[in-house]
Amino acid sequence: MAEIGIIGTGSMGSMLIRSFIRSGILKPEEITASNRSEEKLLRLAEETGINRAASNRITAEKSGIIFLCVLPDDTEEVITEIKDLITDEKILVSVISDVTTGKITEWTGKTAPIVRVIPSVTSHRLCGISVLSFDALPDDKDRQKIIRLFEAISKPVTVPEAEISAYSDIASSSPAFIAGIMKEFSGAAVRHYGIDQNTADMVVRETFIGTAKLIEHDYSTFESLIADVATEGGITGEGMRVIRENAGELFTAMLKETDRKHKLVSDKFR
Ligand SMILES: NC(=O)C1=CN([C@@H]2O[C@H](COP(=O)(O)OP(=O)(O)OC[C@H]3O[C@@H](n4cnc5c(N)ncnc54)[C@H](OP(=O)(O)O)[C@@H]3O)[C@@H](O)[C@H]2O)C=CC1
Ligand SMILES: O=C(O)[C@@H]1CCC=N1
Repeated sequence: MAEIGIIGTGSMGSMLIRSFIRSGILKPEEITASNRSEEKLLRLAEETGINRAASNRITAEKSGIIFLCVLPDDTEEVITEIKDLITDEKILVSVISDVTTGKITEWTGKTAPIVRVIPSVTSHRLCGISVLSFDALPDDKDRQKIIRLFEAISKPVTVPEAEISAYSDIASSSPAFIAGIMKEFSGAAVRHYGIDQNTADMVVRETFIGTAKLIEHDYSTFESLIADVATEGGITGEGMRVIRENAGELFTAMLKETDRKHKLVSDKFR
């Protein structure tokens, strides 16, 4: 495996570093990272044992696979800084939302091998989904290298670049949405029944964890789990009716808003 470079050690960059090391797919000495603010990188390097680079150029020079883990607005500056170091032998992996490979190619000024990946915080636990798009990485060996990395920390799903935003919502934004649903569910129980908030939060949390385990191990469809809980003529069915009547609309409204934001960001970099 080529040396890995990480540019930007915020939430995603640091998650990838910790998870690659925890999974055993990479050793700390195989990773070099740089970040705008020194302090954050210093702490991460001390914690993980990775190589700390004094500049993005050093990271790019040392690495065969270069991960771009900065915000969309900082991307052009980073690419401009390193573009002469990007060769056909290196793979650029962008985890940046809504900046297309077309735009990255324009900024690099050459058709370098580029992969887009939307990782997820669930990879902290070496699970969940990483969404990969190989539209700008034709070489199968290169694709396999990237898939191996993400198989170590998640279940990789490959999609066309045109669909990456849709999958980003249901894979990568999803842990926040699910935590948001848990919070609202618990809050509604507290308001309606007047029960204790901390106890309600604990009950909802443990039940989500249990449900995730059931779905992982015992039930192949959502419907079969619902059928086992919703006793005929019982209580759960009444709640399920309300979910069926309202949740579709709620999630459609939510996805309209995320889609609007994806378009807003990608239009900025068209
Ligand atoms: N958070 C998530 O769950 C996901 C995020 N993404 C994408 O990942 C990208 C990063 O997001 P996230 O990690 O959450 O953001 P963060 O703000 O946590 O991290 C961004 C990092 O980039 C660093 N940075 C900014 N400019 C430069 C530069 N010129 N050179 C080197 N480092 C620089 C920042 O440094 P400093 O310490 O100075 O701020 C910061 O550490 C985004 O484009 C986002 O769309 C994709 C999927 C999931
Ligand atoms: O909220 C964001 O913009 C990023 C993309 C997916 C998850 N977090």
